Amino acid sequence: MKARLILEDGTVFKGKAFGYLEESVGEVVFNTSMTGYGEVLTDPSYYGQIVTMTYPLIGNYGINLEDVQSKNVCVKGFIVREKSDTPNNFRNEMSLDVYLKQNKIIGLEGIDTRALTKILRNEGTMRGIITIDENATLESVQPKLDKFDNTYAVYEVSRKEKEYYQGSGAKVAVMDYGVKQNIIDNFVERGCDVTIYPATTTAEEVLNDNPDLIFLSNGPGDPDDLDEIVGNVKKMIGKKPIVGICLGHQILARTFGGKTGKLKFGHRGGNHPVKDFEENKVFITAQNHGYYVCEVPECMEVTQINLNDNTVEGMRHKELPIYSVQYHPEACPGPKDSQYIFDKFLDVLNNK
Ligand SMILES: NC(=O)CC[C@H](N)C(=O)O
Repeated sequence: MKARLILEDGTVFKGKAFGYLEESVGEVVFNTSMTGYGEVLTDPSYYGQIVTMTYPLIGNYGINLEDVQSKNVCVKGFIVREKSDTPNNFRNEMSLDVYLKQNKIIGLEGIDTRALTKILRNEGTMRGIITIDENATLESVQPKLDKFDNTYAVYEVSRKEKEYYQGSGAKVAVMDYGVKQNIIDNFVERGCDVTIYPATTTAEEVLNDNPDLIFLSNGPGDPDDLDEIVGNVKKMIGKKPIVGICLGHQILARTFGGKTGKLKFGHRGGNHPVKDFEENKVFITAQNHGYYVCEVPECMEVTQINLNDNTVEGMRHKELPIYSVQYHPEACPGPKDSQYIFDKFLDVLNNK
């Protein structure tokens, strides 16, 4: 079936729909990973976004449910140059098309994803709609684009109930703002006793459980929308060691009076070079963020930067056991080079 992507700048890309045939609005972003589309689709940080993959052939090894990063497909739409209809891999459970149908998410194929990416890179990410209405124009869809609002994304993707993974090691409280499964797995693999808390859980409730370490997770949306969560984290400061990834890192910056801003087109892919000053090494990292810490609080020092654009990628508190990274050490998709960060998280407990 014919379908089109209409961007808010008026550009129209005509292609073919796949997956679930219902129109969808979101912020259109691009990801440069060559593989790992199953992980991208299920990363809750993409909630509210229509993702286009820059790699031209997607779906060739099918979908394997062991790879998923959350229970649901989180993207609002998925755009590829060419989708594979004949996935071939011993781990393949179903095709991309069937997976999107099951999860009620529309796909668009057969458009010039390179041209689309150049528009997003030059003009910045913007809202868009994938629609099967052949008469749709920017004018006719404008009210739908205007209505799009991702303010409550964190609360929509967060677990509604606590979840527990027993372990014999450090007691880790994971604040679920949209946590990826491989983050949980990394703590569990290190023997941690993990409790995952819904985003609405109060600081008092978490502190009452007396964890050894509080982890602030990744998640969707604008960190500036999260005053309530920032207020909650403020109450945890000085009481327990705290570490964070991505949105968690941004929340920490705001907690200490720093500022976050929006990147023009974000960092999404599996090939971002990051320099870790503490290790004096460069690591190739997986990234997925549209916002960044533009003003580092005075009490924190910058431990890592992105070598593409020099933005902040890691911070450590000058006195308290508090440490965070902007990128994704758990990878999925992406290189696993920086999984040592999870060891650094646990080192925080020993004040290293
Ligand atoms: N992966 C994340 O946690 C993303 C954080 C935030 N939503 C951003 O886009 O910057």
